[in-house]
Amino acid sequence: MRVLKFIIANIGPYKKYVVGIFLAMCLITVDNTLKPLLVKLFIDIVSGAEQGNLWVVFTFYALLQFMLVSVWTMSDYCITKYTAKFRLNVAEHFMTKLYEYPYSFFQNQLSGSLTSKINDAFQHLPHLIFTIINPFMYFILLILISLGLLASVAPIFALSMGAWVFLFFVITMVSMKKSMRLNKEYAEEKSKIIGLAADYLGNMMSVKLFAARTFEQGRFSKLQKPFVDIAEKGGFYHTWLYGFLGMLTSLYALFFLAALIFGYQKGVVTPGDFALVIMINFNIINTLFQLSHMLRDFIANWGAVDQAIALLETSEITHSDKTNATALNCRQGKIAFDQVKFHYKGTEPLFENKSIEINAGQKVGLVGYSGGGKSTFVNLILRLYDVTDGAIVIDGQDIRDVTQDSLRENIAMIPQDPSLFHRSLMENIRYGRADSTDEEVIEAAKKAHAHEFISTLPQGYDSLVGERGVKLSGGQRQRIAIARAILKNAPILILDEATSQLDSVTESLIQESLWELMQNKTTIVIAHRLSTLLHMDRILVFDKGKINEDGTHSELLSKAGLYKHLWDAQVGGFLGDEKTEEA
Ligand SMILES: Nc1ncnc2c1ncn2[C@@H]1O[C@H](COP(=O)(O)OP(=O)(O)OP(=O)(O)O)[C@@H](O)[C@H]1O
Repeated sequence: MRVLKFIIANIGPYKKYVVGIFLAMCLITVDNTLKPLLVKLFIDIVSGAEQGNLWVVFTFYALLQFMLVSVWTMSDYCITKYTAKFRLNVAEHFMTKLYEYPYSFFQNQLSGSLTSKINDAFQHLPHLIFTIINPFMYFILLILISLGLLASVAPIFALSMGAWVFLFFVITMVSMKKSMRLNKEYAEEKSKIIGLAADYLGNMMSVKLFAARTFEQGRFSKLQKPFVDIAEKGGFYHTWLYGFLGMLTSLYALFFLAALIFGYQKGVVTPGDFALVIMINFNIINTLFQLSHMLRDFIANWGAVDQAIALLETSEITHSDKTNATALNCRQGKIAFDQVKFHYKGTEPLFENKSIEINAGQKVGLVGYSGGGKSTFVNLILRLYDVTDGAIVIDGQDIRDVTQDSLRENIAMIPQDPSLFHRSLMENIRYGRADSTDEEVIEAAKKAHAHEFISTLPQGYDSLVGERGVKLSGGQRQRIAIARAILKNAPILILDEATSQLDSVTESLIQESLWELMQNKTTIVIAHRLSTLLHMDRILVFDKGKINEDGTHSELLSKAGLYKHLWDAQVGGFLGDEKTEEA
């Protein structure tokens, strides 16, 4: 039922076209059912069974013919008018709705599989509406008018056709439930295959590096069996169903023909009646057969659309904005964790009763072993995940009480491995602030030392960067992300290994711009290269979700704890004397 609900909720602006198609269909049906009546009149007049003027009948026939052409044109016009716009509406609806989903939802889904589902809705929904209006409505009207016409010849004809259509309808309805289930399963398996293909293509570099084609083929083969099984199960089910219905239809047609011959021999059926009943019967049988096959497509489309729309009803939404959420008023940028507990779904607790304050304008470095919880700490501030208990408060406002858009508008984040859109560099940088001018974008790029490499590209700022920015080096992508953050100029700044992929010379050049950017901002810097944190006001040392040490660089060195241990390892391992002296 959710498919119908979705259609009703979204068809609003296109109602007039749908009504247009519906009216056209009614007229086409009237035309198709009245023509056999005119043919009967022709035959009865020609054979002398009835008196009448052939030209009067001809005029009616001609009128019907012109009406038919006009309404087909009207129907085509309405279909063209609504299909593309409705499709866009559907895609937009999905994109808007999915934006509200938590970040964890996208971590658990293959983007290819999601795209496949959206594509199903995009492709099939207009067809679905068309099928409901066109063949189904056509069939209902056809049956009603035909029953009336048959009753005018002999009530028994109308009765037997009514009984047969009823039987056909019952069998179809009974089989539909199973059919829908099979088609839903088929659509689900199909989306897994497309998801896998997208994952494979998206990771082509790893596949090649590990010469893993055979391994990937193995994974693909594992999905083949369930896919083929369900496809065959559905296919054979319909084959038997249509075979059975075909047999019933043939019996019915033969019964009618025999009854007509019998009536004609008895003199109760005129030649015109004979033609009328045969034409109506052919009409109904043809339509029913087309309909039963269309029903199969209809059910397949329905299944695909249903599982796409199921996406919109997933129960995973755990942190959409509260109805009374206000915009974050970030006056100073003070961040406080108040008794925060957090664990990822199905994993051990990472943070337990974490309470910590980061004052407005403070520059805080986060260090610690890999997996210690540094990224999780900033992801919680960004509300990519909700805390399990406790609260995160920015300038006195619980971040669950403010809109997520306003929260993230006040935070500029430079991630470790920024992913870019397959759009021009200009557009990618402008993502930091949509209303910035070209000059402002270029200015930000200069500060991020991205301008140097951008100006050497043949198309400069108009160059496209490939999917997720694959045509740029890691360091170049980082510089674009830094330019975005410079442009955004938000009161809270988070750098997650923001310069880890840059060479030392470029890094030291950028440090100046970053330092400038950090002024008067609350800044959190995650870094494994501890030398980048020397000038932080404070350093938090993470170990298995706990903050074990908290202090300035020199305070922590004097403690001889984990920080000192990390520093010594790094100074001994990677840094030269120069850095040690600097420390
Ligand atoms: N989406 C997730 N689902 C489940 N567990 C996760 C998820 N993201 C991270 N974790 C786990 O949470 C723990 C902390 O990870 P986190 O990324 O915060 O560490 P980190 O200190 O930033 O590590 P690194 O320095 O390597 O970036 C790790 O054990 C990690 O496996």
